[in-house]
Amino acid sequence: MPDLSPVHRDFFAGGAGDERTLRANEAAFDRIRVVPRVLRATGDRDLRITLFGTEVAAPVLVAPTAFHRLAHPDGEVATARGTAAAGSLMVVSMAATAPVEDIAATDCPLWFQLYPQPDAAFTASVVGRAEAAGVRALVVTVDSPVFAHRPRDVRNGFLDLPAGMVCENLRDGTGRVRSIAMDDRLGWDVVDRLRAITGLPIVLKGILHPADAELAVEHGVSGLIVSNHGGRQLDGAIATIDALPAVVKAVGGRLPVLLDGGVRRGVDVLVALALGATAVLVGRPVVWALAAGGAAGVRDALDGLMVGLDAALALAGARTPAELTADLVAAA
Ligand SMILES: Cc1cc2nc3c(=O)[nH]c(=O)nc-3n(C[C@H](O)[C@H](O)[C@H](O)COP(=O)(O)O)c2cc1C
Ligand SMILES: CC(C)CC(=O)C(=O)O
Repeated sequence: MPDLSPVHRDFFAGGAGDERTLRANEAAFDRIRVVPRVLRATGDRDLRITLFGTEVAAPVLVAPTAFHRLAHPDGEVATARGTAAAGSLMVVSMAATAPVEDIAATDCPLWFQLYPQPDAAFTASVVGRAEAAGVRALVVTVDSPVFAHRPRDVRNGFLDLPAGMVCENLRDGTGRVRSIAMDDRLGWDVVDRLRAITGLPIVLKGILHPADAELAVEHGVSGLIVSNHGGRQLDGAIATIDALPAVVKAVGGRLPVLLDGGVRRGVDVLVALALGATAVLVGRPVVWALAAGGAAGVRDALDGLMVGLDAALALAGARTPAELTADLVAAA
């Protein structure tokens, strides 16, 4: 992979603690098998879905990941170009290394990921800027009241971005770049405060417990992402595909439930959808594709997942994501 230093590769690849949750996300998919249906005339397959009014080519979206310019000189702008070429949607990380306006100029449909900051006025200015750039939803990450211990980064002494690279969307009124603060005083009232400052759909990212899914519905959010931050926050947290069924049950169809973590092939998408997810997001595979091939790499990686999903649908006897039901999966 061109120019990807071992330190930065470790930042992208690594997780918290002993990386048990990081490994568990993929391992849990490997413990689930498909029980396919046959002779169902699946010739008219259609992978498209619509989320908050935006149609995507398939239920495979780009998860928010930080610092894309560490992977490729064109950073998030290249990621957005590749995502748009694949007909998908990108969640821009609050820790993006390109201005949200430049990313939006690619015409890729965008959502914006937010860590609500202790400085409410600054949070509002970041949200307002993203909204003005044209993002279509706000993804609020709720699994990070503190920043977890990540042994690889500590061992490598990875603390700062290289000179000339900053979190471009954290500039304040004076042009100074703020650093992201994790806030362990955040409570459910943050949803109400965000609701008051934006009309965008609010999606909570990092839900694992069904009781929190119920609270999220009560607080009027528009969607949920079942996520453990790709194993980068609470090491020991449940694998996302194992957490999904209880969250889906608690939500009871009132909101779309998305999932990320360990999705690596088309059949993983099929399994998540069969267990009730509306769509999945992919994190590291997009970063690797960006590093290896820029925008074209990202397009190819997403295309590959979509082609794999299409084949898996046909082989499991389904024509659309909506036809995937829990009877199609079983424990390995
Ligand atoms: C390098 C890296 C950076 C990430 N940065 C963010 C971030 O800025 N905000 C956020 O909410 N999640 C972040 N995440 C978590 C992802 O959004 C997502 O939950 C996770 O990567 C999904 O797992 P996967 O990598 O196995 O697909 C990051 C993940 C990685 C790997
Ligand atoms: C810069 C960090 C806050 C980004 C993040 O969420 C992560 O690395 O997992």
